Amino acid sequence: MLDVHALDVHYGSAQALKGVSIEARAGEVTCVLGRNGVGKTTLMRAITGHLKPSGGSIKLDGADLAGRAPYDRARSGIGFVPQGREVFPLLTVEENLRTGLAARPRKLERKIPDDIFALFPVLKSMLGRRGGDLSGGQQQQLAIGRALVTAPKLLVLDEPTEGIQPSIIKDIGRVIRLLARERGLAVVLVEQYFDFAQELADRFIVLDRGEVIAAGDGAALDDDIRRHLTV
Ligand SMILES: Nc1ncnc2c1ncn2[C@@H]1O[C@H](COP(=O)(O)OP(=O)(O)OP(=O)(O)O)[C@@H](O)[C@H]1O
Repeated sequence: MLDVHALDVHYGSAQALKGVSIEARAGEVTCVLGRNGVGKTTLMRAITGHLKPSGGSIKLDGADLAGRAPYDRARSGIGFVPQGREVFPLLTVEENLRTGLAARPRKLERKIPDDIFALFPVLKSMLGRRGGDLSGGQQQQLAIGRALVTAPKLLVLDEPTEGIQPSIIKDIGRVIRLLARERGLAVVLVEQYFDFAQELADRFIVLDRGEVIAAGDGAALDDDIRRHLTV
């Protein structure tokens, strides 16, 4: 599904990613782990088209995404839940969800699909509330719901558990698992919360100073890696 190969990204003369490769397969959760500032968000923003790489390639189902704008990538099936959620605070929940409609494939109805409310019932009861009046956890659910409105085949989530209370983290974990296992989405999940990643990961990579320093199956996410992330 997603194939990132030997990706380099620079901010001016500083190199934030050095030859990073990662694959994400349909029906699987691929976790990107690493401490603060190692390049996780940079990698996500390169995949979604918000940052231009200086080398390497990003392919979705074999098609090279080079030069394609974020909206075009959204149209091609990349759903993005950015770090910090980026919910529109003055728009209502419904209006926030509707912003995803423009990127929905043409063959699908231009309507917020009901299954989003089955995944996140709280959104249904808050349709008329402003995004900015929701709790952090509710905003995170809204951000995921908004990405799902675009009917993605690849869902990219950047630290969805950041600053969220445990009961909502559980709900979000359940939804991520369901999206991968039952709906066959490829999920790329950036996480600093090790236990959450360990529970969900089919595969993982660990970044350090812009490079992949470990990669493997979810089963290989062990205490050595946990220690590496915390020290
Ligand atoms: N817009 C920018 N201009 C210059 N340097 C940047 C910019 N954004 C990030 N960086 C630098 O690039 C490196 C990687 O940052 P990035 O945000 O990708 O890390 P991260 O792993 O996502 O961190 P966090 O967990 O804190 O979100 C850091 O050294 C950061 O200071």
